[in-house]
Amino acid sequence: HIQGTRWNKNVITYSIARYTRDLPRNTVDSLVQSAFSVWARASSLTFVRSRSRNADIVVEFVTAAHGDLYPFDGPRGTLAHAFGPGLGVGGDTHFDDDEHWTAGETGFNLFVVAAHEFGHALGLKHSRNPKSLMYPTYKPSRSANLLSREDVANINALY
Ligand SMILES: COc1ccc(S(=O)(=O)[C@H](CC(=O)O)C(F)F)cc1
Ligand SMILES: [Zn+2]
Ligand SMILES: [Zn+2]
Repeated sequence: HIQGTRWNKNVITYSIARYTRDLPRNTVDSLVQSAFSVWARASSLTFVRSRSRNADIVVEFVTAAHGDLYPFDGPRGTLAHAFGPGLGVGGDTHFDDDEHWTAGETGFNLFVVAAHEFGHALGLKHSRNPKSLMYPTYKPSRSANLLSREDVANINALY
């Protein structure tokens, strides 16, 4: 992915351009907002929702080939991806809508996956610590405090 190192501002805008039919829109809105607030609480970053596709981070649910070089793969496998910080596609976060997105323990939990992806959208790489949110494999049962000490240290080393 096009990896910038970091955003050069502390107020980062996001918009939700396309939704999944797995969940009500306002549920998607609140899970996305909660996933951003995980990072906001651990850092000096602020996330502001905008209605424009010119937001820094454009969030959308898409399937298969969807206009970038990283087509999704149907159910399971890749769940989502995010571009690192930068102009244009930088920061944009795509969720594979061939997955079953949920707010609970079944399917794939949108809050957990989004929080991980937004880590990438902020410039974080994967962690080798299984306790970290930035560990590369999905685990449904995560406690409320999603971030490990390592995640908090890494976001604060960057911003
Ligand atoms: C905990 O959050 C995630 C774990 C694993 C994934 S993933 O299996 O889609 C991963 C993509 C990623 O690490 O962002 C894989 F390489 F495709 C996404 C979110
Ligand atoms: Zn994509
Ligand atoms: Zn990842």
